[in-house]
Amino acid sequence: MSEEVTRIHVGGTAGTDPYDVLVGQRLLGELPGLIGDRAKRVAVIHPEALTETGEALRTDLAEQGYEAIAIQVPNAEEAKTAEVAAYCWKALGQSGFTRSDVVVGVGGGATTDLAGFVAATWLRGVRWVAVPTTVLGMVDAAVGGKTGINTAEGKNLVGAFHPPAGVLCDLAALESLPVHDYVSGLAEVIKAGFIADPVILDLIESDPEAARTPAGPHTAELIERSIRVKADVVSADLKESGLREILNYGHTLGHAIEKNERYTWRHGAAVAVGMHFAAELGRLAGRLDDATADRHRTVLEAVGLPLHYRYDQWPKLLETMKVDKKSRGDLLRFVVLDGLAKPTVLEGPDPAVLLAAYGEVGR
Ligand SMILES: NC(=O)c1ccc[n+]([C@@H]2O[C@H](COP(=O)([O-])OP(=O)(O)OC[C@H]3O[C@@H](n4cnc5c(N)ncnc54)[C@H](O)[C@@H]3O)[C@@H](O)[C@H]2O)c1
Ligand SMILES: O=C(O)C(=O)C[C@@H](O)[C@H](O)[C@H](O)COP(=O)(O)O
Ligand SMILES: [Zn+2]
Repeated sequence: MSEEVTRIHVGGTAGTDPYDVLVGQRLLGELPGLIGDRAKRVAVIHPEALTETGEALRTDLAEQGYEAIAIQVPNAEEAKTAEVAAYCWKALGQSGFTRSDVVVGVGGGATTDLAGFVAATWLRGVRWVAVPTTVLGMVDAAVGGKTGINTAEGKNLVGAFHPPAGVLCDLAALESLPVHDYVSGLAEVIKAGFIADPVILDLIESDPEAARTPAGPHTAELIERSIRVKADVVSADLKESGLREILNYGHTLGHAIEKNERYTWRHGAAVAVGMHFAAELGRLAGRLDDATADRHRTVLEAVGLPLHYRYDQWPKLLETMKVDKKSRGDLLRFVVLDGLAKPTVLEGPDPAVLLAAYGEVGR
């Protein structure tokens, strides 16, 4: 066992197995234990940016006796397509991958979403392990079993709930992450602060500049606190029948912006704008106090996340939001706050209130 490893438990619900999220340094020694001795083959799915890491992992696993293949996929959202999933299926088919074999997804949230989806769909579901290498991947994407790909019509429209067998968050991986990507992940950290754990906000506000780098004094605590928020929620409601919707705070508008930008924006940046919108919506709907709504602007801005998007795009964004996964029939539904750490769902808001909230966001 590696030193100073934090282990966060995710309970098994809906007939799935429980698993742990490990946070620390040099955790890859844990991988064979998670892969298990029933597996003969392992497929390491990694993005182009992590070619060396993917190859090193493949070599390690081969040395341990597995038939290991590396499957390189494009960086970021370009990997979350049906074509790339089909490319991975082909690689699994050609290597004779069976139900006892294991997929390892190494990379950011886009890669682990894809790798988990490939694992969920291959032979109707094989075991997979997530090795997230971005802040966002560690605190959110790799935990909770939502896997999937995008289509031209919308974000994550095709997918499956398929929890990993384990999640290894090696904090050393964050050192090579470009600052733009590091900061994008802070949007989900800040989300966890607003919906459940305000200490996260206090820690970031105490030194926002330091929060932007892996060398900051609170890095491990911010990551662990955010993972605990996610782990608690998905342990109670894996399949999003209720509580899990709170994790979608800021995502209704965020996903519409991502689609409008043809998935060229980082997810975290879009979610930051979406949280600003959700805060204004909560305020204008009479739910959220001014101070908490204003705090969204100050904390997001302090770490360098965007608050605004194009005003003239509102009609298109509204159309996309109508088919958000939280919508039911013609009923638009948004996660808003009744107060700090008091998330709730606002159903069918008055269109004038929606437009007024966007009036604060649009430029
Ligand atoms: N499944 C979920 O519950 C869930 C939760 C939140 C977000 N997501 C998804 O996660 C995705 C966003 O993830 P992300 O922010 O990690 O972005 P990303 O996966 O697109 O990664 C950003 C970039 O960093 C590169 N990269 C990754 N790790 C690196 C490292 N250590 N060093 C250098 N470069 C590295 C990637 O190749 C990519 O180019 C979105 O698709 C979003 O929908 C899923
Ligand atoms: O885990 C969840 O549930 C979330 O909503 C977390 C989000 O941060 C994440 O972006 C998720 O992929 C969004 O899911 P979707 O169902 O709205 O596509
Ligand atoms: Zn998200």
